[in-house]
Amino acid sequence: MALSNISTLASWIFVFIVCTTLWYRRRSRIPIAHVPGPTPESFWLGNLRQLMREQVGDYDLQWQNNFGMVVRFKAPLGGDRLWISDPKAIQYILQTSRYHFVKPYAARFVLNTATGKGVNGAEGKDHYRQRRVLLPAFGGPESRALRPIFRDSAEQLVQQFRNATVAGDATREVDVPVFLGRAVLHALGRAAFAYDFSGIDEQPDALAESLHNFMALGFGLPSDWKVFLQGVMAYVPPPILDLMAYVPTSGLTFLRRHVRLSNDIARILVCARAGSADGRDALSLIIRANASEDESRRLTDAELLPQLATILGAGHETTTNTLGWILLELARHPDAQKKLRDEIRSARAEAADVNLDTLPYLNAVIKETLRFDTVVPHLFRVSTRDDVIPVSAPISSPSGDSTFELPIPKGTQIIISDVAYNRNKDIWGADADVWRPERWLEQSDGDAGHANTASMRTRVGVLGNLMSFGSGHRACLGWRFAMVEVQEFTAELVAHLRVEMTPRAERVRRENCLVMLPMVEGEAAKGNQLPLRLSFVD
Ligand code: HEM
Repeated sequence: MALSNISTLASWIFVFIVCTTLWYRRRSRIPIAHVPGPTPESFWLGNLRQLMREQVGDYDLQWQNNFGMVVRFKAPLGGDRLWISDPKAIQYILQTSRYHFVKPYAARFVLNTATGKGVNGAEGKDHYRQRRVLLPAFGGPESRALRPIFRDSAEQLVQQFRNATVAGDATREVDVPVFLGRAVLHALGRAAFAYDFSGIDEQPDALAESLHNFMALGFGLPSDWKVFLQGVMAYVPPPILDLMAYVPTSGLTFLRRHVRLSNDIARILVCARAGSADGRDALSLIIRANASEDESRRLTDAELLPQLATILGAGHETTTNTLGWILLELARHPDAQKKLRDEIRSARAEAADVNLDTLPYLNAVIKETLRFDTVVPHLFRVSTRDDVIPVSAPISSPSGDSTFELPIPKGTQIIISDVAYNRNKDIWGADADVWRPERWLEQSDGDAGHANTASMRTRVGVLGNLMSFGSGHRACLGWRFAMVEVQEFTAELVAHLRVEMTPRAERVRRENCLVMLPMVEGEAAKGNQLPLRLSFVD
């Protein structure tokens, strides 16, 4: 059969499967059509384009204001989905129900293709077992022990900035993510794997090269066609999705090469530790934790290697961009920047080795940026059974009564909006839309929430009740590691450098590339950019 006939046949089979699945779902549904929500943009795209293409948070905050914390929106081809920022519902979905709400298969397909079959894409017993082996490597003491590595990488980064600025004027516009990305990779490589992804100031090696702009190239600014495809992937049965992994598109070929490169390095690193994994890096700790006699508590070789790509995928752009947003907020708020610099410098004047956990304003700035600039804006889940979700604020039932429970059918696709939760005025106060670190210093319990009802005080996140690191049995594995790293980098940068806005920085947009990246309006083709003016204060 000619190639064109095969692809026509494949397209028809695809359309048939999607239509049959949609028809079956409509017939067997517990209705959620009564849940209020926005009008779809079109039958083909529903409301999905608004969440994926517009600036992060624009539609989330609009929906939260107009319809509340539980919203029904349309997927491509008219399917109903839920969008949730309600703390009680989030707690139920991510903590109480555990594996009854899983990552949708399409999301796992993307994760497995992008990073290999590591903990991020695993589910159920496999996920539980993998996480149990990995967790001890990312505890509080283990992460704090890595401080000298992060500090050293931060010092090298400052030196890089010094070279970049002194080479021209004393004050120069610098595209910050290029430098931050390399430095964070350098630190991550040494702290997590005792591996040097080439020096910060050297040519990046192949894997470092492939990580540069990974999220922007892979997931940024999708065309309408890509939005449509991502929407209907939810209707495609898993075996057919698995076959798609072999389709030779440029995007998938890039991802496959990336996973191959990282698995090659992982193989070398694991072999090098055979018999003597006594380092303090995360990989050595994982290998030691994986030495259990009981096979049911171990990772297989096929599971161990992809953890490198998983940790790089989960830990690199999230941390790089959190640091980028911190610098942008400090450039926008010079008074806060000065206050932070004063705090760091006076602590350093008193002690050579400052415990950064004890600097209140530094930690307030970091938490406030994690809240205000939520780098992972959405989490994706699907219900594996008919269920009833509890909610904090009453919603209408199909009969029109007010209720605190929302019945949903098995297979309901849900987007949890971390970005809307982190800006909810009922939780964070009337000024939730303002970046104000002081809010964290006004509460004695370490939270900045001004929740006005008991149900809004529901505990969800792992840090300060934020949703920035997710929640429950899939919450960010590396959050303590990330916090130590962000503390060390922020302290070192702010102690030495003044950051100021530039005309191009005023045009920075918050683009949704699964991770929220800064891009300059009109220059999206250049990917992640944050052009700030840097000058030295020492
Ligand atoms: C500021 C930086 C970071 C942010 C904002 C962040 C955020 C998140 C979020 C929101 C999730 C939950 C995803 C979900 O539930 O679907 C997650 C998962 C994860 N993160 Fe992070 N992360 C950061 C840094 C890191 C670092 C540095 C590492 C490793 C060194 C890491 C490793 C992971 C892993 C392995 C998972 C998957 C956990 C699982 O599925 O059980 N993250 N992260």
